[in-house]
Amino acid sequence: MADHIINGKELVSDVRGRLKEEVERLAAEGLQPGLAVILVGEDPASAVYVRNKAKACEQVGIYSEVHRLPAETTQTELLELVHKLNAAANIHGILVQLPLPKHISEDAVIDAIAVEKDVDGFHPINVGNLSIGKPSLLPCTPAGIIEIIKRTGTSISGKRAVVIGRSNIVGKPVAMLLLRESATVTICHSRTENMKELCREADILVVAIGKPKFVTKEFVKPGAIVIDVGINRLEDGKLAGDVDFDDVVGISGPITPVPGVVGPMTITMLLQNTVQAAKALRS
Ligand SMILES: Nc1nc(=O)c2c([nH]1)NC[C@@H]1CN(c3ccc(C(=O)N[C@@H](CCC(=O)O)C(=O)O)cc3)C=[N+]21
Repeated sequence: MADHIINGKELVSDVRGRLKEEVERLAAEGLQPGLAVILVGEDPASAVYVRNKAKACEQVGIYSEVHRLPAETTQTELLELVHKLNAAANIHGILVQLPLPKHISEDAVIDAIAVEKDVDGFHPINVGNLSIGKPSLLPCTPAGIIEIIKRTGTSISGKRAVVIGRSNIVGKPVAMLLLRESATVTICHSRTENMKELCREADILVVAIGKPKFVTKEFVKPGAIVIDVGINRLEDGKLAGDVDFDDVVGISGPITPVPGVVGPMTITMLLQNTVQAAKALRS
């Protein structure tokens, strides 16, 4: 493999190794971080992610429990479980897998999670703290993206960063984090004019638009770092990112393949947030 293809295995095992050591130190002090994951309904992709999260917890020594609830669960029942977990002393992180069934308000559920246990970083208080530069739990995918960029040795300060996508879970928060790292940040979306030209200015290009192989080499400045957040299942069953990897890899700088980097790093940041939450709740 060309050396500018970012090696997810190496990155992830590095960060998880460091977390494992920290969890061992905490165990010696009588603290085991604990994560509760709630899965409502039977979405097969969600089931895979939830299984991966539980496996990752085990790998680093974090206690985890998965609450699998039927699709007919009422909002009241789900909120009752969240309240119970908010009060549980052995649980430091709570993650409600999204999307939720239509009859449940995601906002109401996120608002109910204790801010200190919101390891997704989706609670409005955590979102607000991020935007005003106060300490908070950071959303996992954006935090992972910053970690990936830094670990390639790419400096962010003063660079031009373009984010394609403006979702609350990736586009907006990753733009805030890049800004906090002193990049000059542009957010592109479905209404953006001259998107290719804007993207070609980017030293750092983050793509989270949810369209398979959307970004071709015409979007990429030679040598730019390209982070692909997309996970699209194609008709042939294969996974494709939002970046046309084969087209872009010849011109870009460091680039993330899909699968293998952003997904596993997202889960790694969830582990890191759970450890951070456990330490904060203790003190
Ligand atoms: N409350 C909540 N928090 C989330 O963080 C959350 C969520 N809901 N809902 C769904 C999305 C999606 N997500 C992924 C995490 C890891 C991989 C991952 O590890 N992907 C592997 C491939 C897995 C596969 O083969 O499908 C990879 O990219 O290498 C993917 C997707 C977390 N999400």
